[in-house]
Amino acid sequence: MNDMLTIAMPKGRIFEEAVNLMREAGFPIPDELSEDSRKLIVTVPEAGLSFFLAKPMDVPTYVEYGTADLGVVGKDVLLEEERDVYELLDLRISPCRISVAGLPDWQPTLHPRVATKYPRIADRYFRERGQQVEVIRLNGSIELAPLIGLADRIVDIVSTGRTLKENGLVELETITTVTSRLIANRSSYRMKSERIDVLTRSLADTVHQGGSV
Ligand SMILES: Nc1ncnc2c1ncn2[C@@H]1O[C@H](COP(=O)(O)OP(=O)(O)OP(=O)(O)O)[C@@H](O)[C@H]1O
Ligand SMILES: O=P(O)(O)OC[C@H]1O[C@H](OP(=O)(O)OP(=O)(O)O)[C@H](O)[C@@H]1O
Repeated sequence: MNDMLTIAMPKGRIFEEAVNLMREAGFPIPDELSEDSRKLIVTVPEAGLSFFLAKPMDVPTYVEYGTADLGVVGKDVLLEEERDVYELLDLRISPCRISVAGLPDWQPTLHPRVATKYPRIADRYFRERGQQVEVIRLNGSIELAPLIGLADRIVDIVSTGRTLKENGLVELETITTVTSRLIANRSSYRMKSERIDVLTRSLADTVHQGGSV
């Protein structure tokens, strides 16, 4: 089918909320598209839709390169990856924030070290404030870094605040709030604009009716 639309879905935390919201908006998502399954691509030929499962950080890459027409991804990933894609809609799901945190008794040093999974966001944030920091990229358990002396500060996702609290860390500044977004490939958006507009509008209506929140 020529006007098959391919949608990149993020595995993990966002997946279920995104699927629920999209189903509510009328997307025919089969049960086969599930995190319990090992199947990565699920196609619904009669609806002209194909879905695939990707790591959240990779969703904008698939969309920029046109291997997916649409994608669902956190704003944190969009800010970090800086991919050339259109952001069509705030889906208002999976809310959290990106914050600077650290030990409460930390004394400022000349070139503090900042550990994070989001090196670009951290770098930009401190540069805009004229603060010289050394950013150290980690892949997870970021809260460990100040506890064991790897870094003075962290830049990480905060949701309930439980991880910070249980590790004796305090949230110092919020860099930005985060929700998941619907994104589109630039040329798909031109070539398949009618279908994409219809899908985006039905999702927008569901979001504004408070769907899945
Ligand atoms: N408490 C939270 N921690 C991390 N991400 C959250 C949280 N709450 C919502 N999110 C959203 O979920 C996305 C991350 O999902 P998830 O943790 O499943 O993926 P991941 O970062 O690739 O995880 P991992 O590397 O542990 O597999 C983020 O991009 C963010 O938009
Ligand atoms: O404020 P909270 O509700 O505690 O959530 C925030 C925590 O959740 C995420 O970690 P995740 O569980 O993805 O593990 P990771 O550290 O291995 O990335 C994030 O990096 C924080 O550590």
